[in-house]
Amino acid sequence: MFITFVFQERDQAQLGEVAESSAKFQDPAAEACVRCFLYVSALADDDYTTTPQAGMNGAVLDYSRGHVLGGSSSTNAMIYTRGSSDDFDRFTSYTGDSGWAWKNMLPYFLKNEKWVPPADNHNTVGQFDPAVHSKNGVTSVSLSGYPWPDSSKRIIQTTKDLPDQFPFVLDMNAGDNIGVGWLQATIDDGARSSSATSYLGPKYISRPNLHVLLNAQVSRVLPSSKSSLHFSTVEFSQDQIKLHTVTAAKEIVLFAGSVGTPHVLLNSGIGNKTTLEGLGIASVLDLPSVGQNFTDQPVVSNTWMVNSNDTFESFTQNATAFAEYLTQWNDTRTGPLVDTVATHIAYLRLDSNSTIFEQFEDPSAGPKSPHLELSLNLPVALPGHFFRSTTAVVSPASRGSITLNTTNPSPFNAPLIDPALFASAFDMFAMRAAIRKSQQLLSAPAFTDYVLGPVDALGTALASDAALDAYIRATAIPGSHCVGGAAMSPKYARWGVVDPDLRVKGVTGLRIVDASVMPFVPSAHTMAPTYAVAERGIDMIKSSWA
Ligand SMILES: Cc1cc2nc3c(=O)[nH]c(=O)nc-3n(C[C@H](O)[C@H](O)[C@H](O)COP(=O)(O)OP(=O)(O)OC[C@H]3O[C@@H](n4cnc5c(N)ncnc54)[C@H](O)[C@@H]3O)c2cc1C
Repeated sequence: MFITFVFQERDQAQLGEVAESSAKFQDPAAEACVRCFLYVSALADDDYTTTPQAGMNGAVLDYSRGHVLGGSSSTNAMIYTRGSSDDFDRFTSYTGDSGWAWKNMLPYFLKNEKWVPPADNHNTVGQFDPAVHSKNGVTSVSLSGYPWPDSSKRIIQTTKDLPDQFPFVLDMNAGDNIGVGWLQATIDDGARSSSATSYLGPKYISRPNLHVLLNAQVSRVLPSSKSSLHFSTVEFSQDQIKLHTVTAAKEIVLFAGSVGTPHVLLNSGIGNKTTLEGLGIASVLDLPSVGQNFTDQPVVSNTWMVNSNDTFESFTQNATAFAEYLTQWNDTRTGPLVDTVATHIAYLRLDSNSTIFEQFEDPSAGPKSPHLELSLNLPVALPGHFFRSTTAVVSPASRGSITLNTTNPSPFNAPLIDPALFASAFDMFAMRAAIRKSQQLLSAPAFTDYVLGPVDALGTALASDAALDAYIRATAIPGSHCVGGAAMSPKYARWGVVDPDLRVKGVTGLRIVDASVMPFVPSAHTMAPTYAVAERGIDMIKSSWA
């Protein structure tokens, strides 16, 4: 979602919203989850690319962000992970605000979540911990409704055969996510649950005090006068030519996401004074941290050929089977299209004796925070049958930036997005370990006679560290789990972008409530942490104006 501005009218708090929707997203089958992610999401994406990535042989990579009502929650892979208690406790030790600690954030996760049965209504005992979930929120969360029995049973068996390497975790959303567990996803009755279907769903969208403006791009936020540091006006355009303004009686809340929020701030003259003035932008507030500390999780897809027909490729590579499954999905909301693209996740830590810790301080938040993630059982766009493990460095040490386009810093030009993938050698070490862990998992007894061997480049890459590095540099992509470009810091700290109450430092009338405020990326996919940040942000806004 784009920008929200809160204002007061006849003693009633009004929430207005400037948002955008893409007509391209109106595919009749877009709600079928797997299909939606595989085929439709790209159509509703911003056309962003990264700057040349030094850690990736100079490659310029696609950088995915949802450009549609609901933002990236409408285009993402729907994987529901909260992160570890250490991740949120670190927010507290970093900012000095105990409200960000896990025990105080858990109620916000629960306020957001509506736990629902999986599409196939199977018995879920032993697949999650009901004690850490809520049925009363707005974002639906469920377990897999089509859990690919052949590979799933082998994954779970491996947690029994090799518990030291791959311990079973009953629920990776209980605060300690280390281990291998069943994937939870924002899916309800086989269809995506996003912020567009939940917070902007039928129950709320017709509220008289909520206005959603489609196809509108915010260019700047403006102070109430030239000499003022009180922000009250949002400038936007629906055709990138004619500018409009709206004025907030109370405060502006910016939630344009980890790329959009720093971009709007910089366009507004909030950022590094010297750099902005060098681009011809009048500095309103010298806040050098804007756009810095941008953090993402690098991802590599690793594929093994398998001896089974019970895989995603049974329909992703077969148009007839796909059409049949789509009819099944339309008629009964059952079959493989009810799910997202993985069935399990392994969250693992590097060995504490690992040599890398002689050179690098551990970038993870603590012993309950993994360094590595293996998303297991993803589809592959090749003829044949495969097992894919998508590996990610979930506690990366690299830091990148969002800056303005130096040749033409127009608000309507994309910013320079630099996730700085593998800028730190720690991340390369961790990615190597994650890929080797995947190979170890697939060499477990439960996979005997199932795995035929790694596909193409992976086979040779596994032979040496140097070959693996080359494979990683040639194939990694940004994980789209970016945070940090408008990071929180302690109140009164001169660094950082927002105070722990999410108000922009040094000004009044402007708050940020999105993923960009997180100072560290949680060891997780970032949607659930963003929902929890937003729920706390809502409480902060309400209590400010009560
Ligand atoms: C392809 C992809 C897959 C992902 N998969 C997962 C997953 O499976 N699980 C998970 O937990 N997380 C996933 N994520 C990450 C997750 O979706 C994000 O962390 C989360 O959506 C962040 O929320 P946000 O509100 O900060 O930003 P966003 O959801 O990106 O929303 C920002 C919105 O603001 C709009 N905007 C930007 N600039 C402007 C402007 N100037 N004016 C008006 N509007 C503007 C954007 O178009 C967008 O609609 C994925 C992300 C992507 C892109």
